[in-house]
Amino acid sequence: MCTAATYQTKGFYMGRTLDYEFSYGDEITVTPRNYEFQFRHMGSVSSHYAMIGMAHVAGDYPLYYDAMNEKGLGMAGLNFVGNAVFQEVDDTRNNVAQFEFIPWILCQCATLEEAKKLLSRMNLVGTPFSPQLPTAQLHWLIADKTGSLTVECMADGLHIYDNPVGVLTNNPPFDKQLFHLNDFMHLSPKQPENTFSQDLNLQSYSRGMGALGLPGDLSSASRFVRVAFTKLNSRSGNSENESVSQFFHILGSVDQQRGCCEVANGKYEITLYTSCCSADTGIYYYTTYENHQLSGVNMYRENLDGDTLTRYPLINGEQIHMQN
Ligand SMILES: C[C@H](CCC(=O)NCCS(=O)(=O)O)[C@H]1CC[C@H]2[C@@H]3[C@H](O)C[C@@H]4C[C@H](O)CC[C@]4(C)[C@H]3C[C@H](O)[C@]12C
Repeated sequence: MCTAATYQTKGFYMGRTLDYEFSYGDEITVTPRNYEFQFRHMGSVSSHYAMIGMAHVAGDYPLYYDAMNEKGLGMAGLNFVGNAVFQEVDDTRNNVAQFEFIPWILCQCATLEEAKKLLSRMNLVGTPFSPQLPTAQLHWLIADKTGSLTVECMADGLHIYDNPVGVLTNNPPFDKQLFHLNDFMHLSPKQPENTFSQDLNLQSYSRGMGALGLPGDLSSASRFVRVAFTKLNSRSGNSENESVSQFFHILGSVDQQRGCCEVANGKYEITLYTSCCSADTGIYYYTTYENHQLSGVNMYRENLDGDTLTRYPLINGEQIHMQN
């Protein structure tokens, strides 16, 4: 399971949890403006917006899981297993392979509006990266400070939904996730009033009872509701540090601990990393399962006019700040 979310204070932030039972070998990867992207069906683009994000780099190619470009447009890919069906190559449209979807959008679009235009001409195809790295079944969140979109390619075609929540998890399809929120419209951060019956003397005996019924399990449908409630009721200061700190608390509401989600005998899905990218500062902040301290990579400290990738391996292992 995975969860992606946006957060708006004075700045714009976007990030995700990546939950899985193993790592593909992830690195924070900066792609500078002159790195040549060779698209499988669309030729090459050698001058474009720079981007930073989490990627598995295979043969010098950044296979991004989530990233943000220098204009503050972000994208994240999350599992959509059993529902993702990619399109056939169609010579009348822009054919983009699933593994190059993030660079395709982020290298050309400065805004969500521009992304919408590019999406209207796009065909998302299942061309695999390599026999060792076959096509992943994903759906995507695309966002900037003006809003969010969900992109889902299914047996009945490409769906592009406005996403008023700014949150994405996994199955079921996004329209069902959004509809499911109707079931929780009574939840509130305020203490509840007794509307059950005037004949009974019912009372709030604990703080937090306004959100009784918020699902607590790790299923993607429950995480969608939980992170939506947490995000939409979040309050924080406007500074970068206050916003980033709050963002990690929002995604902390769907953190996955080893042992609670068994995916095979003795194998457990865990939150391998949690990320938050800041549109204003170009910093990609992250924690890993083994390292709760925030680490960061600032894209503007790299030569963004270069043509080679810069890669930072994840810092793992707890960094404990001893005070005595
Ligand atoms: C496994 C990751 C998604 C995690 C997730 O959503 N878990 C939920 C589990 S469940 O459904 O709810 O069961 C996805 C997100 C991005 C994916 C990677 C990116 O798409 C980039 C390439 C794409 C290649 O086709 C396959 C390797 C790969 C390197 C992908 C491996 C894997 O599928 C990743 C890492």
